[in-house]
Amino acid sequence: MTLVQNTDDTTHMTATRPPLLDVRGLSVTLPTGPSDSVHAVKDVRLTLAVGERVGIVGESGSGKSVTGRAIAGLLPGSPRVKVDGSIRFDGTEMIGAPPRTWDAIRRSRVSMIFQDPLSFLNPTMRVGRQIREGCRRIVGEPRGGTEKVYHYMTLAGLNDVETVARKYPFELSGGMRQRVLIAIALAKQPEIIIADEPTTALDVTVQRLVLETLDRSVSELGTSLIMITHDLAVVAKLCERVYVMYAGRVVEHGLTKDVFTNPAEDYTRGLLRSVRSLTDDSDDLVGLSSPTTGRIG
Ligand SMILES: Nc1ncnc2c1ncn2[C@@H]1O[C@H](COP(=O)(O)OP(=O)(O)OP(=O)(O)O)[C@@H](O)[C@H]1O
Repeated sequence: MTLVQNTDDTTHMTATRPPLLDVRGLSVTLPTGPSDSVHAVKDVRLTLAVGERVGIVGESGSGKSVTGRAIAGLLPGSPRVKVDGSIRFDGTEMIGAPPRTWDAIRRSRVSMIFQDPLSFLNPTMRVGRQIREGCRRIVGEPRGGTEKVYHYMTLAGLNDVETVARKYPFELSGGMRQRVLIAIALAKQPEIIIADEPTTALDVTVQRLVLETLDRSVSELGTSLIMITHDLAVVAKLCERVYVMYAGRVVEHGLTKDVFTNPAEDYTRGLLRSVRSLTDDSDDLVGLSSPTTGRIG
């Protein structure tokens, strides 16, 4: 297999508008033992325009999550974690930026939604308060009034918001906890949401509902989305462009419909074949109706 990195990643951008996020030559090495490390991400190039949705797909261990966490500044804080290359938000270089610059980005510009809401939510705090604390500070406005909290809960597809806001995370179902996480992510009014396997832990029907909610809410707010997933059908449904990762590298990227209908790389063809062997009839992934039938890895 040839590992091809397309260096001209500008086809989706207009000449006048630079990307909101511009990642170049991203490389991440993580310690795996006292004297061992793994080069998890290698020379990754990725861009995201305002309001755009891109998917990152690839088999387990290909570097999808580490790429997402690097972009969100959420890699483990150890001097043995090495991040090189360039991550620019709106032109501001983040690699090597001081912690307060990263804090500002995470507070109001980038939200991350994880697979396991329980590891993110505070078990001892009612969910309404957690959403209120996530609300973006806007000068001259109260931080997170009750109405605002209910607004984001509703946007995230939660019903009976007054009751749910008073619950603790353990009192909610997995699907509701994931919606609370989406509400917290939206409450920051971020420019970018990075969703890392946001529905993997949920059952099939709830997966679909949560994905529809995410789809609708980011559309309503004009938020850009990076969807990290094993599930090619989710990307086919939600994302205009897709990056395919293998062994830490982007091996192929482009418009989702082009990559999925006419892949340039053997690796991508293999991924698509593995999905088709799981689905009965489809040789047209873009046409898959269920977002839960295209898993790989
Ligand atoms: N905190 C960590 N410390 C050490 N190594 C890590 C850490 N997180 C990930 N890795 C390693 O980095 C590589 C890329 O992992 P990553 O989680 O990004 O893969 P992935 O494509 O997201 O896989 P999955 O789909 O299974 O989540 C793997 O070799 C993994 O074992």
